[in-house]
Amino acid sequence: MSEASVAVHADADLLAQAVAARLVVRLLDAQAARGEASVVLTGGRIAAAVYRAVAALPAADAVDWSRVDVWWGDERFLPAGDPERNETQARAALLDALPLDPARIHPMPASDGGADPEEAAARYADELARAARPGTAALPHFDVLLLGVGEDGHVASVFPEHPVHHESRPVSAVRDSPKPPPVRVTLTLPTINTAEEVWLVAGGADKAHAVGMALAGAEPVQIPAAGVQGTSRTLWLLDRAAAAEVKGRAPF
Ligand SMILES: O=C(O)[C@H](O)[C@@H](O)[C@H](O)[C@H](O)COP(=O)(O)O
Repeated sequence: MSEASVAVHADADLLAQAVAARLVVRLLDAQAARGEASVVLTGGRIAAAVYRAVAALPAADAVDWSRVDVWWGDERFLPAGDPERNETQARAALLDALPLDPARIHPMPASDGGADPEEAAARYADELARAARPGTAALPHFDVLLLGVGEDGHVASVFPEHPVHHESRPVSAVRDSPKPPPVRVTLTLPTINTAEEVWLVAGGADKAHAVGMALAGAEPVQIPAAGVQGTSRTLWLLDRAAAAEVKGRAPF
């Protein structure tokens, strides 16, 4: 498991621009190394800002988007096309503008797809397993997995003290989410932690306490962000306000 690194940028705008640039480079490097790339998206305001920044970045055209797999770390369990869905947000901000292969876009099921949230989670686990290297793993390779961080320290839809912490399957339904909407589907922390790189992106003073606690080694059941680690890299990408309570660590 990787030791976390911290990068601090002046403000939320610059943070989104920097994450976008890093993401393009990460996908280019993955494609250079293995011919394709995969990214796991999340929801929230900072993620949307990153997606818009990628769309505006001229260097994004250097990525072969037809060989990028797009997954989601969590989803709000709402009808297809609902503006509150993380998929809808990502499509509007970025995906619709890219020459992606539709077969490589893997949204989590919507609430009008004929499944309850538990069945939707099982279906997504099946989709992940189908994309895994046969016989070797239940999950595909994730080059980079993006996470926002909630004020309470949640990541994806893994909330503090929530039963999702005891889920042994790779994808979980979440009911009673403290952040609306209440019903969601999420990758669990062990699934998130199979990603080669996990990037936690947080901007704003309201995130400072959770970020500080996570980097000080809080219990993941209390601060889920503290339980996140990429297999080769864990990167905290912060603005100055969100980094205000980070102690004893030299940011680069
Ligand atoms: O569906 C969601 O809401 C998210 O996936 C959630 O985990 C989000 O990333 C954080 O709550 C941060 O969101 P903000 O950047 O809006 O604070």
